[in-house]
Amino acid sequence: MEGALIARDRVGVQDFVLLDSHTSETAFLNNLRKRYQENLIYTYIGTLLVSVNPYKELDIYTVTQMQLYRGVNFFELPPHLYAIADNAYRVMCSEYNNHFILISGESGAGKTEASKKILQYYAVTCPTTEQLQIVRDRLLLSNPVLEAFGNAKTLRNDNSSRFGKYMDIQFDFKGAPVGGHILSYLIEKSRVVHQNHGERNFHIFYQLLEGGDKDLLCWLGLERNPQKYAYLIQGRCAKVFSINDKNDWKIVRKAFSIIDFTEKDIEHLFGIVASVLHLGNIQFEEDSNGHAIIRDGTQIKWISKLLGVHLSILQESLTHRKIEARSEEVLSPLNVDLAFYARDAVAKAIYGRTFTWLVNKINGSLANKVGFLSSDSTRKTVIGLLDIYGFEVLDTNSFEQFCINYCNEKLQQLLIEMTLKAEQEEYELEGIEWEPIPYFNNKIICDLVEQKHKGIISILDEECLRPGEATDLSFLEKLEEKVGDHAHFVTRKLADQKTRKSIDWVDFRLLHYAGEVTYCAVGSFSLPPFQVLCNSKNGIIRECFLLSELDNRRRPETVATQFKNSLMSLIEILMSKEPSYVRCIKPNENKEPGKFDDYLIRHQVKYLGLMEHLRVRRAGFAYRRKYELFLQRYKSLCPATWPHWHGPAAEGVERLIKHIGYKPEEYKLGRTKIFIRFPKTLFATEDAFEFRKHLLGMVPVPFIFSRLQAKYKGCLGKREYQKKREAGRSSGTEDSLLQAVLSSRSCCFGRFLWLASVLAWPAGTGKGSEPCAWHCRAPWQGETLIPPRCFQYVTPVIKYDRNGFKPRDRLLVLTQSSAYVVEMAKIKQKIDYATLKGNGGAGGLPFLPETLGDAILQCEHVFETVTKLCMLANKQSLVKVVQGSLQFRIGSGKEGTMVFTVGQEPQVFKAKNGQLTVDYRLDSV
Ligand SMILES: Nc1ncnc2c1ncn2[C@@H]1O[C@H](COP(=O)(O)OP(=O)(O)OP(=O)(O)O)[C@@H](O)[C@H]1O
Repeated sequence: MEGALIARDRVGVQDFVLLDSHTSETAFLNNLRKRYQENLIYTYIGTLLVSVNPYKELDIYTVTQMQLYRGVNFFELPPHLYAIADNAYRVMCSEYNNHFILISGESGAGKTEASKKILQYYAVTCPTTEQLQIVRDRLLLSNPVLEAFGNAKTLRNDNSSRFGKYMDIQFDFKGAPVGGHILSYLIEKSRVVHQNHGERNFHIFYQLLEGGDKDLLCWLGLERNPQKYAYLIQGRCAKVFSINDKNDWKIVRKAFSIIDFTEKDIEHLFGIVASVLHLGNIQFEEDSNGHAIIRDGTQIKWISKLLGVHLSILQESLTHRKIEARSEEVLSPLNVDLAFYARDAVAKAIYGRTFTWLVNKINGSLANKVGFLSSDSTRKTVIGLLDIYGFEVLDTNSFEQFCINYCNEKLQQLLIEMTLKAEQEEYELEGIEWEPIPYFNNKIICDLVEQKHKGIISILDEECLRPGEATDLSFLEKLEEKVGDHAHFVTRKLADQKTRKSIDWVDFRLLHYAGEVTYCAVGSFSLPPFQVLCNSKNGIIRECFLLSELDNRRRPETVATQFKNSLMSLIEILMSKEPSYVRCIKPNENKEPGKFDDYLIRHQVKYLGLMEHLRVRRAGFAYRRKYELFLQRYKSLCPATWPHWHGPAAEGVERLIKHIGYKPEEYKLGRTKIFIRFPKTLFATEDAFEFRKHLLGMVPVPFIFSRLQAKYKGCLGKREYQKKREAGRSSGTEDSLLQAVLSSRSCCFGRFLWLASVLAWPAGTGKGSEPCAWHCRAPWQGETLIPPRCFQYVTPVIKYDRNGFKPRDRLLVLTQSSAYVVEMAKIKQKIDYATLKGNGGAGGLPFLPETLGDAILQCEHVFETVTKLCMLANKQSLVKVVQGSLQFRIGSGKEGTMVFTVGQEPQVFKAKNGQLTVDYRLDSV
């Protein structure tokens, strides 16, 4: 991570803890925006990853990238999902403990994509055997099935998950994935019967109609045209350009066979899907007594056939309600409105429970069969992926939003508690005094919702289960009576005059940690299950509707309590594991790449609790590193530690920071780590390190160290820094210019120096155009020229593209901000044409005009590239660092000068006097 600090002015900091004003939302947003504009969608807050949906394909999810992150220290590479996934995996393997990765954010923010990418990462990078391939395939293929039944097109997202998902991936002692388990939360059943304009029902309905073969549709009594089904057309967008239902149907069908579904299962499953469509087409009319009767018997016959239930009982249960009178049960006829309500309730119940059945069925197929596959079935660890809906505020917020927001409230509590705990533990472990951190504890809101007897859910339960008719208004009255004086609860009756206007009579408002939300109490009650379904011949329905539920002596659990209990056990599951967090942010409402909507994002930063998390994470120290790592990086800043320090790393670090002048209040030394309190201290150290890299090889060593101390101190004072910049601009002398650039946190200039060094290669007085005085140092490895880890996976490929590249004798290296593939290079015949594969495909390789005669190599990692090229050429001593200008001589013996100047735009050109000039922009560095 430190390696990227030099570019922080342009691309922001990779970790929000390094923001100077860490409590400022504006500074937070600025950093996020800067990075997003550079396609850097990931940023850390400590070990939490913030991800902004790019809404376009980025070249950062290739197998090469996966290999790059595999086994690499968390902070060595730019922030990435793979770093989070790899870190959890490596700690799991070395410490044999369980982990979870919590991915949250609002609809369309990229949660599901993130969890799929993590799953793919494990599928590609974890060890496996032929036998285990099947587990891997099942893990991957469970996704399209769950998405078909649990996802839908909404206004915010064409493939929106309408349920919460927690998936455990189980690993054996060798770190191979051997099984999985899924828990689902709160599928949005209301969508089955109603969709808003521009939205669809669950994908599976459209897939079946579009992709199912003729015989199947005929057997189900369905027509291919979705317009024929009332439940599919309310949103008026049955066909969507971005969704290929036919293709998705094929994937789902194939997935069924891989995840062990029998033909009978599939038959029953689609019998249910079709029944829901038939249910939606049932119409009621009034008989002469004002009671509901079914208008046309066609659909009900299909349902009776497909669900294997008795026709007349089914009819009766849609048009009548059972009432207990004394010890007898009597049937009371429903009016038309209530009959429609009952019809929709059946459709929702059938679909919702079938979804739960589906998840259980998938779990059966993912069940860890490691006993068969491996000799050691005892040691298993898991990584859980939690892809859960973020905080939701809609125009009308119903019971579903209430559950979702309660869930977020709980998870926020967990996040803060676990972060605080982790911080506290680390301080304790390191022997550093703990300083209490003030933060907002949202327990008070969780209690308001979940407390036994006193909380909102208990009150709802009581209302549902008490004798007599419960209504939305009676529920509201009970709430006012029991929690009316709670500071985070308001109704219209309780509100002051100003607030009253914005709350309806059937509403209640909660003041959540993330803001206030008004909920509509209408529809908080659900109907008891239908007896007719308990006797179904359809195996799935029979499993889903148990006769035992009808037992009046048992108090059935309400939906709210079920949700609360499942949430409690989820929290328990999570508490027993090591956490990692991914917070996804949606950058705009239009799914548009590159658009950063400040207002929208500011809201999400708040809802996701990011500022609170940053405050907790930064309250003590902004930065911490193991002594060994810190010393390895910065040892060149102190004569006592450079080039080698032979004592304990902790002592080396102590010498080093004393030498460069850390003040006591800036740091603490723990047992194994150094803790740095302020980002500016780290930045100054990093800048001094940059400076040092360039000075090496051109200034006598004692002089370097005194310059470095000055440099470190200089970087600490912003004024001084400004002064240096100004001095560089006005004086124009090469030396002061160089000073100014180096002091201005230069990244570009550093790269130009390297550029110069490569250019200078053919110059000199040696034989032909052999180099004469080459100094070589790889800054990251002391004096040996070893490529950094990220290059270990780079395989040089001998390749020559005749159309795109002319062989040349010399190579000019230019840089751009984007990560480019390093194209080709021919250096003095020593290297053949080498294609160094970076992280993308070829292309976009601009050339200087022919007259300049140099091929341009564009890449992100200039140092690494040059090093690699030198190694390939077996010329480890090719690198020379020069100041301001350099002389060179080309093959024909012609001499030239190359000059570095400040310009409006970064460019390389031949000046009128024939001099090759490199312009760089001072304010861009
Ligand atoms: N890393 C990414 N790279 C490219 N596109 C992405 C990425 N993440 C998300 N997207 C785009 O954004 C869309 C929405 O993402 P996703 O379905 O993951 O959102 P979500 O947060 O899971 O939403 P919901 O809560 O509605 O399910 C994707 O279909 C994809 O087009």
